[in-house]
Amino acid sequence: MITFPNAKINLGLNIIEKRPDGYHNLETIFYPIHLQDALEVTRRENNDAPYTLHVKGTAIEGKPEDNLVVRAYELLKKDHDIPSVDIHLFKHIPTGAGLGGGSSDCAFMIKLLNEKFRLALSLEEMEDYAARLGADCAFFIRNQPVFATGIGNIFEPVRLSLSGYYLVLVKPDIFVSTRDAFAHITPRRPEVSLKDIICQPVETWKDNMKNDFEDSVFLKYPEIAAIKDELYDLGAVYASMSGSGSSVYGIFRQPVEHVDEKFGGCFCRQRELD
Ligand SMILES: C[C@@](CO)(OP(=O)(O)O)[C@H](O)COP(=O)(O)OP(=O)(O)OC[C@H]1O[C@@H](n2ccc(N)nc2=O)[C@H](O)[C@@H]1O
Ligand SMILES: Nc1ncnc2c1ncn2[C@@H]1O[C@H](COP(=O)(O)OP(=O)(O)O)[C@@H](O)[C@H]1O
Repeated sequence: MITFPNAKINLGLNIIEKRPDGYHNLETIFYPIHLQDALEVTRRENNDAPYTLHVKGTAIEGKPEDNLVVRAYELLKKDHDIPSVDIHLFKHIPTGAGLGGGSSDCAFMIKLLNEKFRLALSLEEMEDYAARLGADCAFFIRNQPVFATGIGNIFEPVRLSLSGYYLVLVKPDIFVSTRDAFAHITPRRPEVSLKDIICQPVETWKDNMKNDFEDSVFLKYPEIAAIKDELYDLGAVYASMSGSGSSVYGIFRQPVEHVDEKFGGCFCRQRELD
């Protein structure tokens, strides 16, 4: 069975307060986009190992047992009768990009195992499993635009469609660790909640909606800030870093021509939005 875990972008991101457990309460909009990995699971013929993992495409750091698809498999296997499997993962979504690629792989692995091995898990049960593996993993179970609060794990569906707009996504060759990005933030409560800002026309977002990671990440990596400026120069209605970076996106009314040439050396993709 094969599935296609997709990425997300963050529309705004307010980091509100540090919690006693070291995590941060935040608010953000998670919005799914059409940039996908491919994840295939087949039943293993030979029972010499519980699983094998084969990764192609963008390299992922870490041992196979640290990979979120393997962690999802191990987590479900504790509670359910799941046979040995061969896992094939083709990575298109850049890592350390703020695009949630690892989290999406994790959630899609849970959905795939549920379907393939008829585990009969409800959406809520799958969300519970996903949330145990990463703050934003559970979002990818339903995979619908949401207003996220808590540590990025409490979701409220939002009626928001960017259908008809185009997304230009640029990822420089810089890895920003989510943990490090949080370490440089002074949390603050926003005057106006994102939930209200997002209801206003997209043209107003530029002046009202912010990603709180940008100030510290842009200070350390001015080349990421330069990409955002360039996206506005190209006519973006709204541009922002996604999550803790390092990817930056622009939302456009029209397709941008020759976009690859404009961001030479960077991963760069253009997609229609839903
Ligand atoms: C903050 C967001 C916003 O989209 O960043 P991106 O990952 O997208 O860049 C996500 O919610 C991230 O979710 P996820 O990447 O699953 O986070 P985790 O693996 O659970 O956490 C990585 C590290 O970030 C810090 N962390 C994470 C989430 C949070 N609300 N507060 C935190 O302080 C913790 O130090 C944690 O050890
Ligand atoms: N299947 C996976 N795909 C990508 N990264 C993974 C995966 N499993 C574990 N990771 C680890 O998760 C970390 C963050 O990856 P990712 O979710 O892609 O980035 P981000 O949190 O910036 O969106 C990386 O350090 C990577 O080593």
